[in-house]
Amino acid sequence: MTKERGAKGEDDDELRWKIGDRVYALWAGNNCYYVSTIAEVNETDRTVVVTWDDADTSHRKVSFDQVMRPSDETTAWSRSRIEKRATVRSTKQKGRCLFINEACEPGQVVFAERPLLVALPAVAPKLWECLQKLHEAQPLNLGTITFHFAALVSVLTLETGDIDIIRDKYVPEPDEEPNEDVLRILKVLQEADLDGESNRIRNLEAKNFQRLVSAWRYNSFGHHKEDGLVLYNRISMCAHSCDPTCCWSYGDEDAFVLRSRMALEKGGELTISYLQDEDLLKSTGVRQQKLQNWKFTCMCPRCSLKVDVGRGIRCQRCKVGVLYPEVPTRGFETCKVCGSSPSSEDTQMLLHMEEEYVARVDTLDKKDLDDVQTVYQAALEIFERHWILYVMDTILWEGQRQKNIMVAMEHQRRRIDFHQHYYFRPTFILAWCHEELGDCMVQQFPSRKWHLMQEFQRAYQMLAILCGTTHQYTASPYNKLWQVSNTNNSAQVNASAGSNDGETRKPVAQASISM
Ligand SMILES: C[S@@+](CC[C@H](N)C(=O)[O-])C[C@H]1O[C@@H](n2cnc3c(N)ncnc32)[C@H](O)[C@@H]1O
Repeated sequence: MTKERGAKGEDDDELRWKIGDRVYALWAGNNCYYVSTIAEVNETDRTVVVTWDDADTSHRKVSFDQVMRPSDETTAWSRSRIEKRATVRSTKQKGRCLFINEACEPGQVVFAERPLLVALPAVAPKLWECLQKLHEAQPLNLGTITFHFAALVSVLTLETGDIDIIRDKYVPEPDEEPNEDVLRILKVLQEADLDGESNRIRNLEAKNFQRLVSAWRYNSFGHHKEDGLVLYNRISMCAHSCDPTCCWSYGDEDAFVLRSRMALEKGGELTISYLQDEDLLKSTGVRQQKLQNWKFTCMCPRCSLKVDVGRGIRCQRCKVGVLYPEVPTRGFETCKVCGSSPSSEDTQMLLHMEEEYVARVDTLDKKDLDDVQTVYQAALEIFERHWILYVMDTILWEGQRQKNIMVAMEHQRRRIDFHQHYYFRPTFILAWCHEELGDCMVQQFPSRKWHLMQEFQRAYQMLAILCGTTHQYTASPYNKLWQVSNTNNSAQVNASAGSNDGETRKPVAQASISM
């Protein structure tokens, strides 16, 4: 973390601190930045005395170059600033998409957008309760009340201009007739006692309601803390990719902080993943199937690859080579070791066996580790570098972690290998795999300092890209890295230092560590 990144203004070289300024200051106890208030300014020796927010009384004197303004990385940007950064353009295949107006480094904030609306139960509690009762009496077809609730909250709380913005969001069928749930809800709400919440709803036309429900369904995000939804304006123009150019995290007041996951060139497309990280490690077919929720066939670069290298099958002849299926032909590549390729009969048999294993893995009971182990062992006879092995490695890593750490570590290594083979980009999964492996190494091999540092360093670098250096997630491996590099006995490293669990003092950023 350099001074410039979090400091006052990007073109403001000379920092002028004054008493009462809220700042991030470096606490010499662990080299991390914490929130504090300036209590004294000493221009002569260029230091300040700070009051830490948690009232800690140590290391209060901090030099100017170790103080920074709270970062604007987590605060929503103005609309005009976002518009300078990103442009919406219509494309033939994906409709409106988002493009970057200037080059970006990996991890750089592309923009941070405030929500158009956050639809949480507390915004309209009576309405929420009413919909819940209705859903309990007869479940809504969408399986949740959140979309209908959010549509109604939009009508209740937003001005016409903002409602029009929501109506303009992507829906598969803009002229869709109101379905039975929409009609049922409107009927019930006509008679419901909703206090001040009812007037606007009584005038709502069924077709308009349907359109708003669909707009929320296809464009919103689940709230990260509560049972509710959030909708953003610019972000909802972002297309999906199974190799997304961007990643995101939540900032202050539910701001959507969009970061570049890789170096972006001016004019490049901004994409995010509509799928969770773990689904990005599944086969093209499974990803495509999941994306049917948004009713489109993904045309991203990964989905367009002819060979799916996440579905490796061991060559049945030489047992050494790995064969990958060619997606369009449903045949297999030639073995790179013995040069054979399965006959069409064998191909059918292998594909059928694969389908059966996928179904079996889907129904595994995570608690029944013996059964998982048996399926895993049998699958290893047939598959190699296959996503179902990754799924079982994950179950076995989690299940064995408290029981047999050495076995667990082996599964964790296999998870990392597969992730790097199939999808080698920073993801939260990969970062945490490294951090967790580092935690195990601390217990098992505390003297392998180089190895511990490598695991924590990788986790730290990836998380810095994914959610920035001021994020709590990033502070966790950083703290461990700092402790390993500053202690002779790595066994003293506190595995939970800086992590979310139970720590009250949360660092906001870190100083760089020289390796
Ligand atoms: C949240 S909207 C994105 C904005 C939308 N393109 C628009 O014009 O308003 C999601 C829709 O965009 C399209 N889309 C997004 N990513 C796509 C992709 N990778 N391949 C094909 N269509 C995609 C699909 O129609 C999808 O349902």
